[in-house]
Amino acid sequence: MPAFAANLSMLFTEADFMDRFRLAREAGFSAVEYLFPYEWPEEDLRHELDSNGLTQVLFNLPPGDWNAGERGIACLPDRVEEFREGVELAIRYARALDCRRVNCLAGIRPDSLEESLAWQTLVDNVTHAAARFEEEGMTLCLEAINSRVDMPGFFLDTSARVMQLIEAVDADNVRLQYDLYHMQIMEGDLIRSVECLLPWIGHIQFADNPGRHEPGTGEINFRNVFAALDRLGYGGWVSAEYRPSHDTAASLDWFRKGA
Ligand SMILES: O=C(O)C(=O)[C@@H](O)CO
Ligand SMILES: [Mg+2]
Repeated sequence: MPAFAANLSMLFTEADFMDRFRLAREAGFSAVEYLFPYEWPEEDLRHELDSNGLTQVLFNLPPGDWNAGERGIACLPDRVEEFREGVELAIRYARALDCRRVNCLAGIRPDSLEESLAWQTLVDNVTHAAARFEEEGMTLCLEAINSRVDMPGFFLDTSARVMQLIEAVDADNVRLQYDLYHMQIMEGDLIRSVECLLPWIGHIQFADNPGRHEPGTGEINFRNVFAALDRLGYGGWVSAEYRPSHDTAASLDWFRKGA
């Protein structure tokens, strides 16, 4: 079975955020991720990781105003300074949490922004972030997110688009974050895609589709997908990023039984 991590922004939400680390450990996880660390002091997060023996595998760069609907600012030309400040803040947290991987959300392109300008801004921002991360021994992940259901207008919505960006940036520490849920919606053909893209995949996340719930609630054959990851020799983390259909404990059958 792959090495599984729990996404604390979606799992264990029955409890306050700081209590979710203990719940993840008690459920048998050795690693966690979550959307953003920035509203908590680094030392408090570090304490939860250490006292529960957990590894932090991923978080995201600051996304702009999340509550106002922003989903990253990397493609927005009038936010470059804010993006760069966010890179430095993420590095501070990554050092404190000993987290080697940070995801960059491309953002939603407003209709008024020309596609070529959004693209060039994204290339320049990712190039900058990758260079800073390289100095820190960190990997920059780029996630393709579905623009059909969850994030209409998201600028990077296919694996091909992310691969185009990885090629344009041409840095060794930039990788595709392959989320099985988003890719099932946009592309399907999951096992063959992972096989083709494997050398560029730096992180994997999953939820079933439709509904974005736990394995077994939808159409993805997780037993076969996880077996394929093993067969292909994928050595990275695979994070459970789903909304439990009832409560978290009842949603973890796939983990207890190995999908
Ligand atoms: O929505 C997802 O999928 C994620 O991985 C979040 O971290 C937003 O990027
Ligand atoms: Mg994801």
